[in-house]
Formats: sequence, C-alpha cells, structure tokens
Amino acid sequence: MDTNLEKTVYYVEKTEKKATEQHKRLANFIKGTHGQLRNNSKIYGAIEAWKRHIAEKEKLKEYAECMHKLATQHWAQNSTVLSLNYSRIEWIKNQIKNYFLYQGVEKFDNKEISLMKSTLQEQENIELRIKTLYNSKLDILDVGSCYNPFENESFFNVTPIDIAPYSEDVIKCDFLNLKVDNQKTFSNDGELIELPKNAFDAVIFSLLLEYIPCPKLRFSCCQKAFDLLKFGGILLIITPDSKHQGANTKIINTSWKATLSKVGFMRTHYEKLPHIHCLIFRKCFFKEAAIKRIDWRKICLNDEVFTENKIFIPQDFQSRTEKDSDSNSIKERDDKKIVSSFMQLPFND
Ligand SMILES: C[S@@+](CC[C@H](N)C(=O)[O-])C[C@H]1O[C@@H](n2cnc3c(N)ncnc32)[C@H](O)[C@@H]1O
Repeated sequence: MDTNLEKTVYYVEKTEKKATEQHKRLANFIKGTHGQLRNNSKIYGAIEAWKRHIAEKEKLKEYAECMHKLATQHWAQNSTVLSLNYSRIEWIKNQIKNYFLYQGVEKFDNKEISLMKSTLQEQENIELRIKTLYNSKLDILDVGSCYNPFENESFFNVTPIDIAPYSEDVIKCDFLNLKVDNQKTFSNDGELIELPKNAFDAVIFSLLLEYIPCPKLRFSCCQKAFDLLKFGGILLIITPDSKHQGANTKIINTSWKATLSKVGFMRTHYEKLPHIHCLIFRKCFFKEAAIKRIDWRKICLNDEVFTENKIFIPQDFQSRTEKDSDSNSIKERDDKKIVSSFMQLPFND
C-alpha cells in the first residue's frame, strides 16, 4: 500500500472508531436512563420514581442532548444510506399521509360501519367528519418530541411536547400529568398543563413508551392519546426491538391490540422493520367495533401480558432477573445488550 493510501485508511478507521465510541456512549446514556427509571419505580413506586426523575433537570438536559445527537448525527446519516423507509420519522409521515389523504380513513370508516351494521344517520356523521377534515392541515400531537422532527411537514400543524425540550419550539409538558379537558392551558411558568379532548388527527409516540417506567403508566398514556384524538384519528407508536419479528409478537402485537381494543382503539396497521415495531391504532366511533375485530379465542386471558389496563414491553420481563437496585450499576452484560440493541436501530447501522 502506498503511504498516502495507508494514511487515508488509518484516518477513516480512526474516525469510524471515534464515531462508534461516541455512539455507544450516547446510546448507553439513553438506555441507562430508561433502565434506572424502571428499577426506581420498583423501589419507590412509579409515581414517586417519576416525580424524582423529572426533578433531575441536569440529567433531563443531558438526555435531550444525547438523543438529539443520536437522531440527527448518527441515525439520520445512516438512514440516507439505507432506504428512507427505514427511518421512523419518514415512516410516520408517510403513514399519516396514506391514512388521511389516500383513502385509509374511508376504508376504516367503512370497516367500522360494516362491523357495527350502523344506521344511515351514523354513516352520515362519519361522512360529514371526512368533509371537514380536508379543509385544514392535520393537527398532530408529537409526545416526547425532543427536537421537533416533524416540523417541516407542510400538511401538519404540529404540537411538539416534551418533559425536556431540546429545541425552543418544543413545548414543555409532562404528558403523564397533562389534563385532558376543554382547552389549551399553560401554567405561570409556561408549561402546558391542559389540552382539549377530541382535538387531534394524529398522536405520535416515537420511542416514548420504553421511557415510561411501568405498564400502568404506559396504558394511561395510550388512554390519554385516545381522549385527545378526534374520532377516526390515529395513534402511531414506534418502539425499538432488535429481535426478529416473531420474538416479541405476543407482547407488542397481540397484547397491545387486545388491551387497547377495550379503550376503543382498532389496530389498523402493524409493521416490523429491522429493529423497530411500527403500529397504528384508530380511535373508533364505536368501541364495540374495535373489540369485535379481536379473535378472543386466540387470547389466553390468564397470561400476565393480557392484564387489563396495562401495556407491557419486553424490558418489563428482562429486568425481572436483575438484582440491581440502582441503574448506575446495571450489569455490564445487560449494558452491552442494551447498547447493541440501540445501536442496531436501522438509523444507525
Ligand atoms: C427516546 S426519546 C425520542 C425522541 C423522538 N420522539 C424521536 O423519535 O427521536 C424519548 C423522549 O420522550 C420524552 N418524554 C418521556 N416521557 C415523557 C412525558 N411523560 N411527557 C413528555 N415527554 C416525555 C423524553 O424527554 C425524550 O425526549
């Protein structure tokens, strides 16, 4: 090899190694925060652990900075190498457009009508809603927005909220403590504390649920999204999982679908992309329609994952064997697994 080529190879290898190390450090911090919160909620109870967590301003700020760097420097760079379909942000944008602009909404309106053998009057109500929908931009609530990745979409009127906003256009708001009632209300220090019900066309949970420390609180997030959505509106959930499609299907696909049907959410779309699950739930006009779509014979109601009002994630079961009471001491073995699974998200391969 001539010396110039050797120098270039050395430089490229060194830069790559540095990027991988930074990437590992960032991913480790993110996953460590989630793990610590889950562990603390077992020790202090979820409400107390959450209270302590949101009081840690410096840590929340560091998390936001790590997340922004991961998403915009590591993952964004790599998602242009892979097909754009692999980017969760592009996936969400495309699905919202498909649903609202290319007949998705009508298809499921009709599905509900046929499941409910609805009256003409009900059908007319649905048609009226469709007509009014297209007169304006779509109202989108992005929960756990961090750096407002959906801001540039011209069809969207986005309300980005986060407990620790990275950018100034993101509104400070704790979704767990947000009241859903009649109007948009801010506290004296500028925090969003109330939103009106039935106000949004779509609610986005992109990499949010694994941050929420326990199954009950995750369920209450989904219930809140339901209350905030207009009828026929959709909740889009992205959750990471580096395992193959079938590995966590019972939890993420089957149990979420069954549990959320009782709220009135009909799962309209599920896709396993490499390292992420992507799901869409529609807020039904008729709760019964969502329940009727489930094949209850296939569901073992004694299985813990089907417990009412709880949304489980695979990590709830992994940590059961862990003895660590403090996540600063998350075992190295698990740390490595955590880091590698986060690193393998398609946005950063
Ligand atoms: C892993 S990041 C995902 C950021 C972004 N959605 C994305 O896909 O790149 C999770 C975000 O959720 C925010 N978050 C967690 N719990 C929240 C809550 N209860 N209310 C509002 N934001 C929350 C965190 O501060 C963090 O910015």
